[in-house]
Amino acid sequence: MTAQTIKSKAMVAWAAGQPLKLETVDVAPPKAGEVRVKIIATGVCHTDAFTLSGDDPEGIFPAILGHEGGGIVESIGEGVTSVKVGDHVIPLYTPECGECKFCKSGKTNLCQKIRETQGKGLMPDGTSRFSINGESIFHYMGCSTFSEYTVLPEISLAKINKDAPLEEVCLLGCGVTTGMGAVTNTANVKAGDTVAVFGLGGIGLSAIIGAQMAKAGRIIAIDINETKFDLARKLGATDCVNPKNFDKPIQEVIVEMTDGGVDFSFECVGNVHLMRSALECCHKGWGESVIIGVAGAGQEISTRPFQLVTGRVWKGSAFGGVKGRSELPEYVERYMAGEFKLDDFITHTMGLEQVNEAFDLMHHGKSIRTVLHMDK
Ligand SMILES: NC(=O)c1ccc[n+]([C@@H]2O[C@H](COP(=O)([O-])OP(=O)(O)OC[C@H]3O[C@@H](n4cnc5c(N)ncnc54)[C@H](O)[C@@H]3O)[C@@H](O)[C@H]2O)c1
Ligand SMILES: [Zn+2]
Ligand SMILES: [Zn+2]
Repeated sequence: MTAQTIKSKAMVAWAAGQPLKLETVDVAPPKAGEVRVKIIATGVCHTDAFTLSGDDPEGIFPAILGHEGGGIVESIGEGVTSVKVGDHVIPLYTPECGECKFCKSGKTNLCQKIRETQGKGLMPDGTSRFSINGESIFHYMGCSTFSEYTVLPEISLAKINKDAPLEEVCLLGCGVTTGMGAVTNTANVKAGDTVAVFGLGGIGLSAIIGAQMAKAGRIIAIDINETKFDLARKLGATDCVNPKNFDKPIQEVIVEMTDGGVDFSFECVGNVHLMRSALECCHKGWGESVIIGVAGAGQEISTRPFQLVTGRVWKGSAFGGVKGRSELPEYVERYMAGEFKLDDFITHTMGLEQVNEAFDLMHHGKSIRTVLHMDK
């Protein structure tokens, strides 16, 4: 039987800076190479808030935001072979086609196959599957998980173990994988290394888990909100530092604390001044700083070139360098095997309709991750 258009509740972002609004959206059936997914749960990431704020150059409205989901395949389009109805999946904002120059390089997870249309809020054929009374609504990051039903290209789905609780492993769709992957893939932290993590939201705390699993010797957690320190310590931070408690730049404080600087630092905030601090707290000769945070449109980073001449390295990481289809299912297995926990991150659970509350909690520093359950 061919799939029909279905009605779906969704929280729609009509314009930048406006609260999301509950709507009933028409979700068209998946076209060739596409899959319609029933979302079970979705995390709320700072990147959603960033796009909603209007600071994101790629932010297009009206759109259905959300990119940290877990769901079940509801129907498949023509030619889809890698997933079937009933499979459990995690949507990927970084797809993996396996055939583009980027995928074939073996050097990056940044598949470019559908980059152009995804950036425009459209499916690969240049159209949207979402509409309200015939008016088209844009997709977001190729995922749009703030909707009961969504449509994704087949190459944007990681098929995962059906036993994994989607209400928890949805966090592997962005935050947790991003932080852990940046530590293990992008930086390759080794036993005994000294690590500094700037910003203790979902991303930074996941970087701490990654550093702890890599057996880093010292893990310095930095945030201006000290309520984050307890969890940071629980996850493995050895030192917690609030830059506001010092009357000198935080990089100087860390260089002094570590006899010359850290082996690796991670910027998990999206603040260009902090990115500089993160670079400059690295050890001369070998220290590497990884930028994970997303800065506002038009902002630039700066440092004295001598910082790099003398051996510090500046890098960046998207989705932790993880190739979604071939590597993400393994993260789910590692979670299932008890290698790391996700419930520590989930400070709040609520229904989809309450997503604006979830943004408020995030902006007030009261949540790590809120997970929205579609059936709540
Ligand atoms: N590169 C990627 O693939 C990727 C993926 C997901 C998120 N991100 C980005 O990562 C960043 C963090 O996301 P999140 O969901 O963890 O956000 P979050 O809002 O939950 O956490 C940010 C933390 O930074 C702290 N902070 C703010 N200003 C600070 C300062 N000046 N010094 C120290 N700490 C400060 C806040 O108190 C908070 O604890 C965002 O910019 C987000 O867009 C990047
Ligand atoms: Zn995210
Ligand atoms: Zn590709």
